[in-house]
Amino acid sequence: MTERFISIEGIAKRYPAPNGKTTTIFENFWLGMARGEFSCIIGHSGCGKTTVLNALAGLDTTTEGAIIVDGQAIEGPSLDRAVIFQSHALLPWRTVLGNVAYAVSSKWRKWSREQVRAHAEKFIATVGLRAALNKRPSELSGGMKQRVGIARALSIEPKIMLMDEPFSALDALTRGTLQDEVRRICLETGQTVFMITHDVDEAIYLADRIVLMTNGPGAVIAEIVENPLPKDRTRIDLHKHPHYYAIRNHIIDFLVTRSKNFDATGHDPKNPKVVRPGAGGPVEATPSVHARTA
Ligand SMILES: Nc1ncnc2c1ncn2[C@@H]1O[C@H](COP(=O)(O)OP(=O)(O)OP(=O)(O)O)[C@@H](O)[C@H]1O
Repeated sequence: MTERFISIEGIAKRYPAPNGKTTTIFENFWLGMARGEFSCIIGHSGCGKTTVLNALAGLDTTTEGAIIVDGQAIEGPSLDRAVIFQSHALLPWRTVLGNVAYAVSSKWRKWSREQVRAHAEKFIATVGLRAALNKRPSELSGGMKQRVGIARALSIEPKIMLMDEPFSALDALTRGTLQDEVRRICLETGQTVFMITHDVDEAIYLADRIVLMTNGPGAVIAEIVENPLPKDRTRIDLHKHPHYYAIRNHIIDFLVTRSKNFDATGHDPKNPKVVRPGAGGPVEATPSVHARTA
């Protein structure tokens, strides 16, 4: 059995509501992830995806439950977990090199200037920005800024990469190129990734597993979809794969109907159904590292 690297254990988020009541955004949220796995989470606006991601980042707390990463409970932000947001959050007065070097020197405080620079330059080159090394954010396009954000996140060699709709503000061409780069880099480095997206094709291209969340309030993980497409898939050929329409239709059907009218009969939040859609119809997958045994 593969090692369980991330373990989200029964987390809930509740806020005080008028008249002394409580609003439950989501509850009983259990999820395991293996090292090197790329998971996407999909669900309608407001179901709590960003809240879960922020809790994983240590930027937000949960009302119940715990999150364990590599054997340790999360108690706050850490350079072991890098976050890439939709907006770039770059330091405007620093160059591309300066932005990435700042992150590198925060992680490795004893490194010399030369060591920091060499390390930062390596990751800037990885995202194809070597020529823009000395440019400031105001001189960069949206796609270039997002590349800097990705280089900065990768440069601290995090155990987990957390991405909140990282490509949604980009034009289609840039989005496609960056999806290719992120996929290549994550495969090459064995990066563990948890990503929020509203784009079904993006999820099918990038993710090993796609977590489907019901609508809030009171959202739950309805189902986990295992991606039946081969690891060596390409963005251009995605739609030619025999299982592509099966997985796509399965997710869209969930978003259009089942996310609203989820039938919780027999649903076990600790062991949500794992489904592997295919040309012959969806098949329930065998329990793996992700299934709870307790
Ligand atoms: N401080 C707060 N007080 C009350 N409710 C809040 C607070 N912060 C967030 N919420 C609610 O929590 C819910 C979940 O928010 P979250 O941003 O996690 O959703 P999301 O699924 O990521 O949505 P989107 O896809 O639109 O980004 C929303 O309904 C939001 O209104």
